[in-house]
Amino acid sequence: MTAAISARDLRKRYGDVHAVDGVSFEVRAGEFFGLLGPNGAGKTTTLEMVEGLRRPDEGRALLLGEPSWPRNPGLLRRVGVQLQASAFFEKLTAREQIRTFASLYGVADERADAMLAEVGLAEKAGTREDRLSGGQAQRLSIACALVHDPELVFLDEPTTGLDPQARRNLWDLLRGINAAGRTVVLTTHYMDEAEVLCDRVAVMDAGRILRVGPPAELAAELEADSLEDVFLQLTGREYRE
Ligand SMILES: Nc1ncnc2c1ncn2[C@@H]1O[C@H](COP(=O)(O)OP(=O)(O)OP(=O)(O)O)[C@@H](O)[C@H]1O
Repeated sequence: MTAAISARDLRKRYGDVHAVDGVSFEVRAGEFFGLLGPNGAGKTTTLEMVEGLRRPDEGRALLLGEPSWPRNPGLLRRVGVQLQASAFFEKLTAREQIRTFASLYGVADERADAMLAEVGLAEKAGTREDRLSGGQAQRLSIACALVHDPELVFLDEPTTGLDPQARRNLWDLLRGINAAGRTVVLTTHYMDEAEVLCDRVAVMDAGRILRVGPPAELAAELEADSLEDVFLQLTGREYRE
């Protein structure tokens, strides 16, 4: 079976900073995969190269079996990228936002409205984006990333800034997305979240992947109590928020 993602020796420098310094990993089709690391570890740059949004200095990535660079418009339909809530169109309602995203892919309004309902926002359809709660805004941005029914979805810190209850509600939504057969690639600063959601995680620091594996296996290997502990052992420091 073709890997959903196959990254080989990706490198990207900004001046003297080796943002990504030889990163290789695979994500299997249908997998829930987490990319973990502190601020500045190189997660976003890695994923942007994998997504075909940024050109690697060296190395290459296959996305759903096809090279992601040079940009490949055919892949766009098969992949969903969650944008930060700040990337919404200004002053549009939730319904108008998702219908706008849908129209970019030639997806019908009905499907957009159904997607809004699927993430529990039917009652907020007429609410402007700047009047949604943090959790509702995250749900809307996830719905927008899923509106064209992609096989693979990238979620960038989808629960940052949410209260514990809202985070847990969102976990159920993320599990459902994966259970529906989609490959999910998640970046998060929350170790507990990665532990409960991800089949496998890659721990990144300073532009490199330090370890990849299922959270429980990494913990067992390092005789650690939790993923938080794994991180501490691998990097020699507490996980920074
Ligand atoms: N466009 C850019 N120009 C210059 N330096 C950059 C640029 N983008 C990222 N960097 C630097 O590259 C390194 C990796 O950044 P990156 O955003 O990939 O990390 P990250 O793990 O996603 O961090 P965060 O968790 O804060 O989002 C950092 O040192 C960052 O300052």
